[in-house]
Amino acid sequence: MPKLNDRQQAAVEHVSGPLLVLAGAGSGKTRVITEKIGYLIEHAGVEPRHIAAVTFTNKAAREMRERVGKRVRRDAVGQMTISTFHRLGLDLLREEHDAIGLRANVSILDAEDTSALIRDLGVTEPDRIKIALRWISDQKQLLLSPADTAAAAESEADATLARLYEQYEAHLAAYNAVDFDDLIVKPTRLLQDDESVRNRWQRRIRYLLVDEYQDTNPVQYAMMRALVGVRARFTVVGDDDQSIYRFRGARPENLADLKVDYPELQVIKLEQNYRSTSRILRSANSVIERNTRLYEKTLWSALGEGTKVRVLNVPDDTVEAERVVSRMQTHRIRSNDNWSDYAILYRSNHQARLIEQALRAQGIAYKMTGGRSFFDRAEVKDLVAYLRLLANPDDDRAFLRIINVPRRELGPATLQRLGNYAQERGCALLQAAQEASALGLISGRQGAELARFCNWHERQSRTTAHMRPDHILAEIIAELAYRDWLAATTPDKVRADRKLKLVDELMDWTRRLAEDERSLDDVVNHFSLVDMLEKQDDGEGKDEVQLATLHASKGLEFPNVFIVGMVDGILPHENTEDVDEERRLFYVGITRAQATLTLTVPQQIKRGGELVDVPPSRFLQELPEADVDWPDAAADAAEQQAQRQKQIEALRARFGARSAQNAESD
Ligand SMILES: Nc1ncnc2c1ncn2[C@@H]1O[C@H](COP(=O)(O)OP(=O)(O)OP(=O)(O)O)[C@@H](O)[C@H]1O
Ligand SMILES: [Mg+2]
Repeated sequence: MPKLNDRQQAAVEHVSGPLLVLAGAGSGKTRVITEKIGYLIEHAGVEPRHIAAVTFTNKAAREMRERVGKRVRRDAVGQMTISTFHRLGLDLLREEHDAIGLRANVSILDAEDTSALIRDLGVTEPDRIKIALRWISDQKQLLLSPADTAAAAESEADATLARLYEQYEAHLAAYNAVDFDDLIVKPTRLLQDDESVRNRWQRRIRYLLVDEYQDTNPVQYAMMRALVGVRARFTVVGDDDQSIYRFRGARPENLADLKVDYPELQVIKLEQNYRSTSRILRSANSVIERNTRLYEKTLWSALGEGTKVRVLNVPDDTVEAERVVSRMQTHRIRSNDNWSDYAILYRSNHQARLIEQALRAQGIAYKMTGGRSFFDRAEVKDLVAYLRLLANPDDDRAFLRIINVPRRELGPATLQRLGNYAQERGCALLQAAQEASALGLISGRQGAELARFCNWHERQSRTTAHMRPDHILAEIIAELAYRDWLAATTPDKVRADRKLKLVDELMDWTRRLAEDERSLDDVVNHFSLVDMLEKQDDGEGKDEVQLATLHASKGLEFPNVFIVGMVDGILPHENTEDVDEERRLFYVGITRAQATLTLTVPQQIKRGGELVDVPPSRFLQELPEADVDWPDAAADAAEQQAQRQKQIEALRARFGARSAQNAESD
C-alpha cells in the first residue's frame, strides 16, 4: 500500500477529539478510516473491542473488515465492531432487549411483512398501505411514539393514522418483532433515556468511525451522539457532493451542523484524488460545479490525462444493452482486463433487465447490487420463514407465510379461527395451533395437517439448539420434500430450474455463515439485514461484471465504467423535484471510474411495449467539451452495421450446428 499523504496522516493521528474529514470522491477518505483503525490499536492504545466503525452497506462493511484484516493482528478484527448502523442497532437491541421490552430472539420484519400487517389492520388499498407505512416510518424517524402522535393529531385523518400506528406497534410487540426503522430508533431512544445503558455503551465504544457520513439521517446521528457522549472521540468522513439519500432523511447540511454541536471539531480537507484520470475528474468537477454547494472542492489527480469520456448515441435501449456488452468484450480483449474490472451503472433497477439479457446472451458472468433481491424471491422467503419460526415461535408473519407452503389445505376459515383463538388467549399463532390441535378443536384433514405441522416444529425445535444452521435448513428442505414440491408445482422447466438454483444458493450461503460459527438466530438476522440496503451480494471475488444502481455504487471503484440511460426522465429522474440531488447521483457515477468512462444515450426507450422518443440528459451539456469524445454518427452507423453482421453470423452458426445435429440423429 502506498504511503498516506500528509493530510491523510494528520487525520489518522488526530485521536483526542472529534474529527471531520471532508473531501471529494476518491480522495482516500475510506482509506483514512481503515488506516486509522490500525493506528488506534497500534499507537493510541485503544483495544480492538472498544473500536466501532460504521459504514453504509454490509458490502462496504465486509470490504472494510477485509482491508483492516490485512493491517492489524488476526484476532483484533473479530473483536471490533465493523458494521452498518442497522447492524450496530441490532447488536444493541439484542443485548438490551430486556430494557427495550422485548424477549430474546427478536424477529425483523421486512417490507412485505409490514405491508401484510397493515393490510391485516384493515387498510386494503396498496397505495394507502404505502402511505400508512411511510407515515409510520416518518414518525419513528422523528422519535415520536404512537401516544405522541395521537396527542399531536390535528385532524381526523391524523388521529386515524395515529391509531393505526398504535395497533401496528402492538402487533410488532406481540410477535416479538421489529421493523427496519426500529433497529435504529429503539436503541437510540434507549440510549437517550437510560443512563446506565448509555454509560455501559459509551464505555464499550471508546472510538467511533463513520464512513459516508453525508448520508446519515437524523436518528442515526442521534444514535451516534448518544454513543460518543461528551468525550466525543470520533472520526466521520464524508462528501456533501455525494449526499444521495435525501429521501431517507439525509441532508448534505449534516456536515455543517456537526460544527455547531461540536465546536471543538477539527476539519481536514483532502484534495488529491487517487482514483481517476484527470479527464474523468474534470468531467466530474464540471458537472458538480452547477450545484449550489456547501463546500467548494477542487480535486486534482496525478494519474495523467487518460482517455476521453466517451458518449455514445444508440437508437434504443435494447441496442444500448447490446452495444455496451460488445464494447466491453472488445475492450477487454485489447486491454487484458478482467470482467470484474467493468461496472455498468443505471439510475433505476428496471433498467438492468435488458443488460442482464445482453450479458446472458454472450455468456458473460455478472453480479448485481441493489437489484431485485435474492431475498425477495418467494422460494427464499419461504425457507427463511421456516428458519424464522424456529428461531422465534412468536413470529406470526413467518407462520402465516409457511403454513400453506407446501400446500396443507388449511383454508382461510381455519386460519381465521386460529387467529381468533390466538387473540383470545393472547398467544402467538403457532401456540394457538399447538393448543387447538391438542384439544382437537380443528377436526378432519385440516386438524391432522395442523397437528403434523406442530409436531414438526416441536421436534425440530428440540434439536435446533445443538445443530448447525445449514444442517437445520437441509433437514427442513428434505422433510418438506421442498425440491420435489417446487418441481411439481412449476410446470415451466426453466423456471423450475431457476427456483431450484435459488434453493442451492440459499443453502450455500447458510453454510458459509455456519462455517463462521453463526447461530440460527444470527443467520436469520443476517438474512434480514443483508436484504435491506444492498441486495444480492455473494459471489465476492469472482470474475464478474458488476451491475449496480447509481445509489448502490457509492464508495466503489472500477477501472471501466458504463453509465446507461443518459436521458432526461431517467437521469435526472422524471419524478424528481430535486435536480441537484440527481446531479450528485451522476457525480457519484462518474467518480467510480478509474480509467475509462462511457455514457450511453438511447434516442428511444421502450415504455409499455412501445418505443418512445426521449431527449438526451441535460447533464451531458455540463461535461467539459475538451474531455469528451462526442458521438460520431458515421462511426456509430458502421459499428451498428458490424454488430448486426455479427448477430447474423451467430444465428447462422447456431442454425448450422442444429441442422448438422439433426442430420446426425436422423
Ligand atoms: N495516499 C494514497 N496513495 C495512493 N493511493 C491512495 C492513497 N489514498 C487512497 N488511495 C487509493 O485511492 C482510491 C480511493 O480511495 P478511497 O476509496 O479511500 O476514497 P474515498 O474518498 O473513500 O472515495 P469515495 O468518496 O468514492 O468513497 C483507493 O483505491 C485507495 O486505495
Ligand atoms: Mg469511500
